[in-house]
Amino acid sequence: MAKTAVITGSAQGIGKAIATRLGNDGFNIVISDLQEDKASETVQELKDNGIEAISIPANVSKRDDMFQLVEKAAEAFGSVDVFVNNAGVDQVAPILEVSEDDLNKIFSINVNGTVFGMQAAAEQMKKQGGGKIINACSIAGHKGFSLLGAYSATKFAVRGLTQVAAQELAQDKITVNAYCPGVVGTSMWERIDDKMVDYMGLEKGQAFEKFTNDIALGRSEEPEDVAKFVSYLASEDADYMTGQAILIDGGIVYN
Ligand SMILES: NC(=O)C1=CN([C@@H]2O[C@H](COP(=O)(O)OP(=O)(O)OC[C@H]3O[C@@H](n4cnc5c(N)ncnc54)[C@H](O)[C@@H]3O)[C@@H](O)[C@H]2O)C=CC1
Ligand SMILES: CC(=O)C(C)=O
Repeated sequence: MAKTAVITGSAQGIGKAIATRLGNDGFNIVISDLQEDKASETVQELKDNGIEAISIPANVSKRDDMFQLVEKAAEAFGSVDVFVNNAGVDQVAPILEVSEDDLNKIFSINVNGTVFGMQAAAEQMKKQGGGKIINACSIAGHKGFSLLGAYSATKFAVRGLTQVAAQELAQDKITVNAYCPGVVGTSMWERIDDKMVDYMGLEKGQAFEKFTNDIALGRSEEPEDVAKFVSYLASEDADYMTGQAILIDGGIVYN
């Protein structure tokens, strides 16, 4: 029987590339996102390419949504073998200007959402005798970048949560790892660039260019570059790996 992968925030961007890659690897795919229409379009694209896929809308910042997502996915396909906590949002501002609402919003999605996703996935995976949880971190979870303070705090939190969950869930044969991309030209970076250039007094596109100039491999990252690595994390080749938050950034941060 084919294994099943659930990917949050997968209507577009990195999540969509992960869903496409895992679908091509032979997984049944559950697309989950707040953007229901876009999610349905993504499902149709996957199906047109011979991938078994459905959409189950969910808001990662709501714990009940995450439990219902896993329950419905398991009902539809019989199991949840891989759960990718990919959904995330950005926030650009100097630390001295970050508001209480800004902090609550970004933590509710990037941190609470990751916790709720891991809780829901682990409950199902324990019943099945194991599984793989994969979290979205970032270069900003390894290094602080100016104007990304709140975002960076959430991604350092994801790294910590990945390490703790890996230890707590190992006895249930559940591995927990994270991917840490660099500068990927999705809608997230369009938003980051728009806000950064205002703060930095630059022209549109120049913040993205400035970050890209620091990449050793000389180009920005494609969502598919991330998806290839997640394909490995989701595979049996990664069975002996847990608690890791691995940089896949073309050479920006070294550690
Ligand atoms: N784009 C980049 O350069 C990098 C992105 N990342 C991380 O990768 C992940 C994906 O990022 P991108 O594809 O670039 O972003 P994106 O903004 O293109 O896509 C994010 C998706 O998440 C969905 N989403 C947002 N809030 C949600 C919620 N509460 N519940 C369910 N879905 C929600 C959005 O509707 C969207 O479809 C994020 O966790 C991000 O922090 C990490 C490093 C670099
Ligand atoms: C969006 C993101 O994680 C960075 C630092 O590029």
